[in-house]
Amino acid sequence: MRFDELRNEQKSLGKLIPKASPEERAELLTKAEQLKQDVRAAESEQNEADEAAKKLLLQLGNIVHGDVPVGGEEDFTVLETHGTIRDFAAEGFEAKDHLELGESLGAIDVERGAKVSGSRFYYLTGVGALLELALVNAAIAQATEAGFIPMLTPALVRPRAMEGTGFLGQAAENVYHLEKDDYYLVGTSEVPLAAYHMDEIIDADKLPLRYAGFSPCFRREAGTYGKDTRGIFRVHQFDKVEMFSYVAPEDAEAEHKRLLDWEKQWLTSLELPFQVIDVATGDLGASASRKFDCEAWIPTQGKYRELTSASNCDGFQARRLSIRYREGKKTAPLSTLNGTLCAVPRTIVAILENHQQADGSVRVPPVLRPYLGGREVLEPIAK
Ligand SMILES: Nc1ncnc2c1ncn2[C@@H]1O[C@H](COP(=O)(O)OP(=O)(O)OP(=O)(O)O)[C@@H](O)[C@H]1O
Ligand SMILES: N[C@@H](CO)C(=O)O
Repeated sequence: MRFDELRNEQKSLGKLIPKASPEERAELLTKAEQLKQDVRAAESEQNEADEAAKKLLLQLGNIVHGDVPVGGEEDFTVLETHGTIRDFAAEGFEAKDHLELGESLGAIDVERGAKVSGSRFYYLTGVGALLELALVNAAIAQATEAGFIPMLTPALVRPRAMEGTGFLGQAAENVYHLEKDDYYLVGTSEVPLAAYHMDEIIDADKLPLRYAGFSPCFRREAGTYGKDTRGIFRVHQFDKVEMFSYVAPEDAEAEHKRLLDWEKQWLTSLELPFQVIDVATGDLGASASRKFDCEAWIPTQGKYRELTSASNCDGFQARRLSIRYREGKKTAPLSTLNGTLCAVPRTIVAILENHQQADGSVRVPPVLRPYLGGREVLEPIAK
């Protein structure tokens, strides 16, 4: 404000000087010199205030949707349940956990993961590696069939991409930072997919834009000490197929439901029993206004555990990353949404445990068979 006023004064004075008499001119020139300094000072004050305001805005979380249940992690609402939970006792055997199964199939090696990289690291070996590739191919096939553009994304990003997507506020402690180069390792390809259109204006008739990203994901898992320490349920590095949509704001809620539907289609095709929850306010993170999680039944834990998560971020990420859409003469921030399609390790956990058979083998759900050379069963290997 003060800068604009001074600048206007400076311009008017500039016009007076050529017309002034020689006596007046000296006085006007002194005044102009003073004004020049005042304008400079006001400009730098204004820039500092702009920067401070931007920093404050970056600390604010998204506005929560009015229907979200209020409370902490445990205060979610169950919206739906799907599939049938197996009764192993009635079938006459005790369910083994995913690690025991994975080791006897020659599919998972956590001991050598720990030897090489520390706790929460693992190797997928033999049929375990093939199972990941089958899952990724089947997930990408479903997504491309639904019209998503498949994308292989960078896993290292600059700070702006991380900050713009909302991962450097309260979530920062969960993020790996390569200080020497000022790169961040992404915890999800949501980050490079959101930043893909950074600083762009997209024509309204190009929307919705839908991308299916595949990338490694890195998570420090700060604050989870002692939680899910067995096997590959909670690890520091995993691969994930992620859905990401750019839509007009009025289409965001419908797109959120569509992302959830695609996740349900995926889990149903894997023949996993699961429930859908409406995540409570305290567990939404910075960027989501509403979040639906799908939780699959894990037999040896006797509970449903999160496998996928679909978030509506409304204009939160678009504003921070400066992504707008153009309709006629108007431009405005669009809405972004993201949803897990297949986070590999937990999906493997759920498949091994839910499809295990009395002899220690694991039935392959039909959707994966074409990607496993037609294999119908994974058999334990001889020691
Ligand atoms: N450390 C991890 N190890 C393996 N898979 C993970 C891990 N963190 C997240 N995932 C998978 O990625 C999906 C999307 O990640 P999201 O950020 O929603 O998980 P999250 O809410 O942090 O999970 P949790 O609450 O269990 O820590 C999860 O549903 C899960 O399947
Ligand atoms: N990008 C979301 C959904 O996968 C997440 O990582 O939680």
